[in-house]
Amino acid sequence: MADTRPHHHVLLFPFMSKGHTIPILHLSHLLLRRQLSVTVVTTPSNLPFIAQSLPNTTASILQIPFPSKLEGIPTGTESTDKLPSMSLFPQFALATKLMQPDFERLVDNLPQPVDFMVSDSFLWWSLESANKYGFPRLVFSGMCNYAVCMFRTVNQSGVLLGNESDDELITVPRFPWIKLTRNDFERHAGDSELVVKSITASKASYGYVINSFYELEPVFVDSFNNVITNGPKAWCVGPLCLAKPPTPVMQAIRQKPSWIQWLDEKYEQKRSVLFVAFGSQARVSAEQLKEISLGLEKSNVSFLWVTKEKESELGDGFEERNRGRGFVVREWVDQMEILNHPSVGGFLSHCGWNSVLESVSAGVPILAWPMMAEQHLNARMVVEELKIGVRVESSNGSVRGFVKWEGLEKNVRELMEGERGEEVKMKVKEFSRKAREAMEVERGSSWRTLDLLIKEICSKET
Ligand SMILES: O=c1ccn([C@@H]2O[C@H](COP(=O)(O)OP(=O)(O)O[C@H]3O[C@H](CO)[C@@H](O)[C@H](O)[C@H]3O)[C@@H](O)[C@H]2O)c(=O)[nH]1
Repeated sequence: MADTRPHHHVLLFPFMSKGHTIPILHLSHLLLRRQLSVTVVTTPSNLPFIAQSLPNTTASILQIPFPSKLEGIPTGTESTDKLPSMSLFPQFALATKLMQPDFERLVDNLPQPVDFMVSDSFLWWSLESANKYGFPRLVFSGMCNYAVCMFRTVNQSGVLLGNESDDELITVPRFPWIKLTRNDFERHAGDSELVVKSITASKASYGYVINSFYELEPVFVDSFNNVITNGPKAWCVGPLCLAKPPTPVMQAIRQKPSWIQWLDEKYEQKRSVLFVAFGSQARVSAEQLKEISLGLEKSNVSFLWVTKEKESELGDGFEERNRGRGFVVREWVDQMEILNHPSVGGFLSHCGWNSVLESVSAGVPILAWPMMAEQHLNARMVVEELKIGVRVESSNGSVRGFVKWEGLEKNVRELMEGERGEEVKMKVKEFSRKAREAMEVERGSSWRTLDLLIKEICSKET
């Protein structure tokens, strides 16, 4: 067991985006179980979500204001899922630098000294504060080892800087069995300042806390830790979604949400349900939404679709025509609860890393439809490396191409009813078992890695 003297104090500073905050909140449960004191720093609008996710714990949640009067960003927008357009993401993340004086005042006034901090890679400037106050900073980027290795290798080798087309497959040096295209990488000119700042600060930090487990991607964990000599180490402590404490009794006997009742009905009818959700920030064009509705409708498969879009965006009469077979939810759901429901047999996902890990943990195969950020790499990992999913095919063959309903219908059937679907289902069940083993108290690889990390970092003189 780690040295868990009660005075050890961890500062957690998640980025203001659900996909980045949720895993850090799960991490806080693991730290609290080891008797460490935990302080989470956030902004006023994000505080209720965090407080709700950490009920009945001793974690302190402290707030500092989010910068106001930012160009292009509506006042009161403190989370990336509320941004009017994802093109404002770099601006939003860069503006967090303005929080530094308030952050440092907060650190000045903490009742207990900080032993170490875990802060998001997009809060690059928090390293400067950590150095000033003399505590180590660990980075949380939310990405898997595979994606980090691909970014590093492709950047260092310049392999995608040639004359090839955006969709030409190029062999990745060091990993000759992997082929990627330029379209597997996001290209936003405005991103570069943020990316450079984040990477530079990450490389100068104590280490990386990675939401993954060794047995899922051993080659890439080893590569992460060996390729850059003396670079900060990757500590795999996940899947963090399995760190959630047991549901309190009062909540367990709560009225089930309508979509869980519907899934119960499907279970009784022995219908396998496709869960459809694209995370907290992906935006799907109006034209593409219509093809999704049509593809789902024609596939004849039962589906549960979580979306923010109005009925008119999905196609008039869509919900009425599919009543009984399909269910559309427009609220925040407990995605883990859905994925773990016995009637769910597949997940049409944008491959945000949390969604991938949640699906792996629940043993649900994935129909991969990446949309932005590092999701194209995650999709390649899911389909080509882990073989736990099938890829949605676009009409022009490009990984960023438009998907027509005919292709989607075919892929949905392939996953839910086809031979390939059976194969990937067996494989994901294997990884699900390994994921649970990795998180086993005192014995699992991720559990022991976190113990080692705490022991190492808390015994160091800074
Ligand atoms: O109604 C909802 C909607 C979402 N979630 C949860 O929200 C998280 C969403 O995370 P993810 O699946 O990773 O998607 P994004 O929100 O899109 O995540 C961003 O952050 C990830 C982690 O860095 C990246 O992998 C993605 O590319 C990036 O878009 C997951 O834990 C979901 O379970 C819910 O619980 N209920």
